[in-house]
Amino acid sequence: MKQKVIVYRKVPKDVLTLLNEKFEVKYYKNLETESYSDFLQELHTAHGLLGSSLKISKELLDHAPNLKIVSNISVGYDNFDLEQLNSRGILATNTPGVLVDTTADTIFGLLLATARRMPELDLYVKSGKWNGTKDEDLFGVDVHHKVLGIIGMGSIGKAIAKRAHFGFDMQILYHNRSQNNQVENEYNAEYCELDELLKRSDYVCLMTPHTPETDKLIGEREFRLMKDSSIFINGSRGKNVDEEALIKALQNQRILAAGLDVYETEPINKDNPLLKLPNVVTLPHIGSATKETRDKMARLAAENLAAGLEGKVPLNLIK
Ligand SMILES: NC(=O)C1=CN([C@@H]2O[C@H](COP(=O)(O)OP(=O)(O)OC[C@H]3O[C@@H](n4cnc5c(N)ncnc54)[C@H](OP(=O)(O)O)[C@@H]3O)[C@@H](O)[C@H]2O)C=CC1
Ligand SMILES: O=CC(=O)O
Repeated sequence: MKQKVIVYRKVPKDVLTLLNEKFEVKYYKNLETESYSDFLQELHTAHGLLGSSLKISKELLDHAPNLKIVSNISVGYDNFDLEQLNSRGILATNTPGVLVDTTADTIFGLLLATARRMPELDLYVKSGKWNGTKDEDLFGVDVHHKVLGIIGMGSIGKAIAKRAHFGFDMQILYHNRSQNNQVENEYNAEYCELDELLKRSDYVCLMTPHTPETDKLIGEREFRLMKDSSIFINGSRGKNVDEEALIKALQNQRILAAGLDVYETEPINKDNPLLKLPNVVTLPHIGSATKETRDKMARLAAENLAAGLEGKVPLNLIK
């Protein structure tokens, strides 16, 4: 008998075909709009789970006594309760690598858009306010030759550093728990303790995973250390930042502006003050979202899942 797999996010047709050849597949294109109780019912007999964002908690796993593998279509896996998965012998996988350049493009684009106030200017033109005079109130700040501090110089951090160093002649500072000789040699990056990075950077870009250690890593104290001319970019996870402190720092001009792809709560609440601030550029957690990259991620996630169910070691097993 075929093993049963639940796919709870929309995936390309060829990925579904691949899975259908090997497994019995229950497909929910969008769990948010479909029956969650039906999903929980199906979970009882499922061996594999493929999707993204869903919180894989103790409560959910209690509905899944036969589960062998959970395959995330994302690199971040802060939605997994790893302790619970480990204690039940359930494998967990993610999709690193294939999304690096696309995400770096988005985050560097967000940095440029924030520095040069592009969404605001787009609205200015489209709303007919452009009357031919050059208005100093619309000036942005330079990106080239400035100091970029990257917190979390991993795969995506490095790809951002590459763009900044070769494309924009930026000086790169970085902070990790460990030093990285490759970025120091290739992009002339300088390792800094967090506080020093915050004090010296014109742009602070956060790219760490969300873990107990990075929870609210950037809060009131950290915003106080930053220059009042600095721009804060968060492409990682909203929970890595104390959002109340960020709002205050922006409202009080403690920092100049922020570009955000991620938020404490997603989707962001409609009355979140961040949405009212002119010095904030927002994106809807869209870092890896091009058709090409999302297809690659879904394919890789399906391959990880298939490997796990066929008794092989998945390429992207989370240890
Ligand atoms: N906005 C979006 O759409 C996307 C967001 N992401 C987010 O970006 C994150 C990073 O992805 P990726 O670059 O592939 O991951 P990597 O694992 O390659 O890099 C993470 C980096 O963070 C550093 N890090 C981890 N913990 C800490 C800490 N406590 N303090 C300082 N640095 C730390 C690590 O270095 P060290 O171990 O030396 O500390 C490492 O260099 C993902 O986990 C995800 O949350 C990813 C893809 C898309
Ligand atoms: O946020 C996206 C991811 O892949 O992680």
